[in-house]
Amino acid sequence: MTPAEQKKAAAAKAAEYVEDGMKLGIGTGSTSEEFVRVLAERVKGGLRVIGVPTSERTAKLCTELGVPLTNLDDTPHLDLTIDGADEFDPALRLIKGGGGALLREKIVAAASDRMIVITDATKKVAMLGAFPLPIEVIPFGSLATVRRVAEVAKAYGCEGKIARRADSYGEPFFTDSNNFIFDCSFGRIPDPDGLARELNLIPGVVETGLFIGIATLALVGTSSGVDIIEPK
Ligand SMILES: O=C[C@H](O)[C@H](O)[C@H](O)COP(=O)(O)O
Repeated sequence: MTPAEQKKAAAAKAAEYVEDGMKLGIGTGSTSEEFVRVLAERVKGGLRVIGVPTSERTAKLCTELGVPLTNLDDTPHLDLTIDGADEFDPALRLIKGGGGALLREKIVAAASDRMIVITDATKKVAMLGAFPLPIEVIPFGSLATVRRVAEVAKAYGCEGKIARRADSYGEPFFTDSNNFIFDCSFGRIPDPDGLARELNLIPGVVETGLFIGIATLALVGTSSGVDIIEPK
């Protein structure tokens, strides 16, 4: 299977974990969009679920396809979140935020009893960090914040280019919460737990794309099927 087919296969498998009456967190990105398509078919067939989308983009697709939506104010406790990832390691620690949705994704996953990650096989790594780590930062004083990010990262063995994300016109990219994203090309992150903890203490850092201890299962499309991976 190609990576695109692997994403579809993982998304289809994830739909098997959805039960009637569930309150769902619904992720962002190309793999999550495949999941929304499968979920919408099941909803057409009579499945009753309600979802909290993790981005405006996902909300739009769910609305177009007829997946009923709510929000965390009305539904603060969810049964299950299904979302993609940019990288995962054997402990199911993740890098997320390639699509800029990391903040809402983490809030929604944290409000859920379980989080199932759906990916293609290319996302599996022995050590996180080949994918640039997205960090969401308040625009006010962002360069001062990022200077501190670089210092903290260095103390955790991480160095590399840190670049403010731009949109396709070269203008600053703004998240759904109107913040900047800085992508940190560290190459390797030897201590993701420590780095995540310390980065979150920096004033101006809203959230990082490191998801630690959140994912409970990964469904990974491979060349021959879907691997079911539990955290080691
Ligand atoms: O902000 C975006 C999300 O974290 C996505 O879940 C992540 O980037 C994976 O996206 P895709 O499924 O398109 O590879």
